[in-house]
Amino acid sequence: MTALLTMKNLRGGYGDSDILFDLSIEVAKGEIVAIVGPNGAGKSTAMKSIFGLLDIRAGSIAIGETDITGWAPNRIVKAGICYVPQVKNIFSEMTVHENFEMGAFLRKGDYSAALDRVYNLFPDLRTKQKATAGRLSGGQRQMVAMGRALMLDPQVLLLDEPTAGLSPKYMEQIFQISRDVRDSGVAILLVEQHAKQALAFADRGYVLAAGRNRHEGPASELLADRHIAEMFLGG
Ligand SMILES: Nc1ncnc2c1ncn2[C@@H]1O[C@H](COP(=O)(O)OP(=O)(O)OP(=O)(O)O)[C@@H](O)[C@H]1O
Repeated sequence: MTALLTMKNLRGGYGDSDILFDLSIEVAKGEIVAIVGPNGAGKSTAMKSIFGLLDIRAGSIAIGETDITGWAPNRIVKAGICYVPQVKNIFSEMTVHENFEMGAFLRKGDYSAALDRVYNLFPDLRTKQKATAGRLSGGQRQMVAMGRALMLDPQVLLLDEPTAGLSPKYMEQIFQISRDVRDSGVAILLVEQHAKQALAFADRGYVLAAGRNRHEGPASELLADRHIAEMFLGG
């Protein structure tokens, strides 16, 4: 596997306290990789570390051959990584269309092709272009957040708990759209509380506990492992 995103032996945290210890994660082009694990394992922190939101004490993060360790988020975006946080991930008072336009703010020149691609991925939103984003359903708001991030044509999309609080119907829809995004050439790394469902749809997975790697491998193998299921996936 040739990695597109490589986190190697990362140690870091917030302020003086370390949360991640010797953590290594890889994502290849054309992959959906899920990070699962117990509450407080450091899943969201791992995601934030990739996007330059953490104090990194040791280790490295690279996209392709470019070392981005310690870079600020605006530079990381330009390097090809976009991040959809779990909360506050849309401009609630703006329309769907304006959210997508905001997503394109770093692009130079015409972004109509990117807009068209995003509306093709989220056909439900094409008919809601003028709707105020904050008044949409939870699933639709998540789609706005993903679409906004995709306006920059990232190589890697980071999704922090994209299905949190969603009905099973919307969860399945978000997973299906994520597959379409992957198939369009964007690698996806996501954090999920719904560990079993996430491993059932991802290509590979990482099980984190106490800020460390515990298990990794093809998602189907992690899901089929009884020990992992009992220890980390709720039986
Ligand atoms: N901004 C912050 N400042 C200080 N400590 C934080 C901050 N955010 C998270 N932490 C701490 O980092 C640890 C890991 O939290 P994190 O949110 O990464 O875990 P998680 O695996 O995503 O958990 P969950 O599944 O509950 O969302 C926790 O002990 C948490 O209290």
